[in-house]
Amino acid sequence: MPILQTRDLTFSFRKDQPVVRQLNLSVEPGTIYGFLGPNGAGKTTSIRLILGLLQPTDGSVELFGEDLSTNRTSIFQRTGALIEQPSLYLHLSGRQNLEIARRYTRTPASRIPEVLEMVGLTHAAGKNAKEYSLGMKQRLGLAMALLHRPELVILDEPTNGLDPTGIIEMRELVRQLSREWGTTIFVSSHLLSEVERMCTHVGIIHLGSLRFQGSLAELQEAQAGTRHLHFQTSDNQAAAGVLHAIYGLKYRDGEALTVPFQNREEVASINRRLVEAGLDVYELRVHHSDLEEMFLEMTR
Ligand SMILES: Nc1ncnc2c1ncn2[C@@H]1O[C@H](COP(=O)(O)OP(=O)(O)OP(=O)(O)O)[C@@H](O)[C@H]1O
Repeated sequence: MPILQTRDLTFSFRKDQPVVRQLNLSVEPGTIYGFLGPNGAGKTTSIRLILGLLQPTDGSVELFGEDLSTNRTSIFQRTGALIEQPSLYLHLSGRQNLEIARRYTRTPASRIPEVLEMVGLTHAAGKNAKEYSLGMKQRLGLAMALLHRPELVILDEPTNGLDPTGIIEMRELVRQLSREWGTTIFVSSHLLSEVERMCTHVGIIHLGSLRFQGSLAELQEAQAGTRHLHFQTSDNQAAAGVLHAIYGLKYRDGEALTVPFQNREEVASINRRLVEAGLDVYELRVHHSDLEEMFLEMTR
């Protein structure tokens, strides 16, 4: 049973202009689910709906098999979230911030060293939060969200604004949390490369609609068909003729030649055909489709 499931989840700020459209997200326990989409795709709005901070215009949200509209309290006892900047008392230490959060979540004091250890802040626990880097503040925010040992953690673009070290630390932390505590993680991002490095599953949202959902391997399979090879030869017209039968390639004056391909063996085979036809190959360039292009491929 999915730990998080949305059913035709729809939301409009303005009448008849949905920014989340019939979203059917399905997140299995134990996975790291990357919720991927460009800025403005509707990720934050979807997360706010999942956390009950906005009311759906239509559709529903189920967490742990229970409907969010009727079981909020029991659901949120099992869920942790980090959205936007964590609210911290900057003049208090990391440990004191956790102590305050611990009191209102009524978790035992023994959890504080555990969460500090998990987020790698044990050494800095006594320092005031104002001395923390952005990455450390972000990790302290996550530590607060972990105090009640949630089974599901929802993170909205946790690496936004972090420097490269901070990004790597946050990514490692997400993986460690999944590995060591078995926490299910739902994390949004606008970077395909980040999701590829961090997640086991992915849902791609564009203009409020889900365009793809599946495992990382399934995403890579879907992507394979959108990979292209660009090349330049001593005679592009002749090269197009050589590859026409296999790829239906047409020569257009002044345009680079481009063919879709599946794997590197195919790249080698294309090169061989061109050379055997007596052509000089000046350039062979693999063009990995970036997120925008992949969206286009998926929406066509
Ligand atoms: N309070 C609001 N009132 C009206 N429109 C809004 C409001 N908040 C967001 N939107 C619009 O809803 C759409 C989705 O925004 P959302 O913030 O969910 O996207 P996002 O994928 O999280 O992008 P980002 O990473 O930039 O926050 C955008 O077109 C945005 O302009």
